[in-house]
Amino acid sequence: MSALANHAFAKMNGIGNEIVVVDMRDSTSKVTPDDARAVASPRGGVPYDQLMVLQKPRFDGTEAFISIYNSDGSEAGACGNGMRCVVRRIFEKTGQTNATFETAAGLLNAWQGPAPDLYTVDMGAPKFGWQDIPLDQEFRDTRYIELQIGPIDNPVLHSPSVVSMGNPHAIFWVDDVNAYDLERFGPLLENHPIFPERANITLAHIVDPQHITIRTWERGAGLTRACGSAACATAVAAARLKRAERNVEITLPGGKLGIEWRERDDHVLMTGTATFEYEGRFDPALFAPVG
Ligand SMILES: N[C@H](CCC[C@H](N)C(=O)O)C(=O)O
Repeated sequence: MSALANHAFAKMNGIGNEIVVVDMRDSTSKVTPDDARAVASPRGGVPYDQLMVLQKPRFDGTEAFISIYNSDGSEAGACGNGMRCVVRRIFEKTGQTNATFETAAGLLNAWQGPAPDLYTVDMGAPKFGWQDIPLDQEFRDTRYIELQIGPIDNPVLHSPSVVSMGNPHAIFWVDDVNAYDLERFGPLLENHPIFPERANITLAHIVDPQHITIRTWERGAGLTRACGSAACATAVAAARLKRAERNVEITLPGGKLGIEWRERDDHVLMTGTATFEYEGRFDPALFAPVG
């Protein structure tokens, strides 16, 4: 029987990024990719973009080790919006105003933001090396890479910036993020052979040096209303190109995030809201073997 059968969960969202939080810190059981896919089932499940599973902390001073699943069962190293949801949940239960977590991408600090409904997550330092993203071939300069989609002499999208925020991101600079069929191009780019671990695909429009609008097709989850790590990756990529300041506001379909790429230590700080929707327990029938 799955460790998730009858287990309690919280359904939340980070500016429209659909998040399920499961606290398994008192258990040694593991969640499997099959479990994660079962939870996402439209029949009796809790459809989500990311499932955040809290497990026993491995280091003193950390609250939890967090495994992050996409709705297709794959694991992600980072999820900014999901982290704010986890942070809100923990702060509300314990009265804490800051905390440290561990994810597959390393340790991460979070704290109460500048207003009561805001949470800030330190997403760590971005990486730009082609092996870090990773790409399947050497690119010395990842501010723009040679990649295009559509007719060779008149590509629809081309020359993205690529960044790792603990997960792979490609950002295509456009004039209007709504002018493209991201549902059609997203899967092709996500699975392009240049990205051996696939990638999150973002369309970004720089409104002015302090404002950027984005829309993201997420690796393993598809079109979402918000992707926090994509907002971070976009802010950093725009600053690298000297097209934006290091402190910007990003508008996503589900809301706004403040992103600061801190000069002092290269870390990217993401600030935004996190919304609680409801609590429940997983229906054990979701995890019953089929056939
Ligand atoms: N929604 C998340 C990103 C999930 C990343 C995931 N799709 C992947 O890298 O596989 C965020 O707010 O950062």
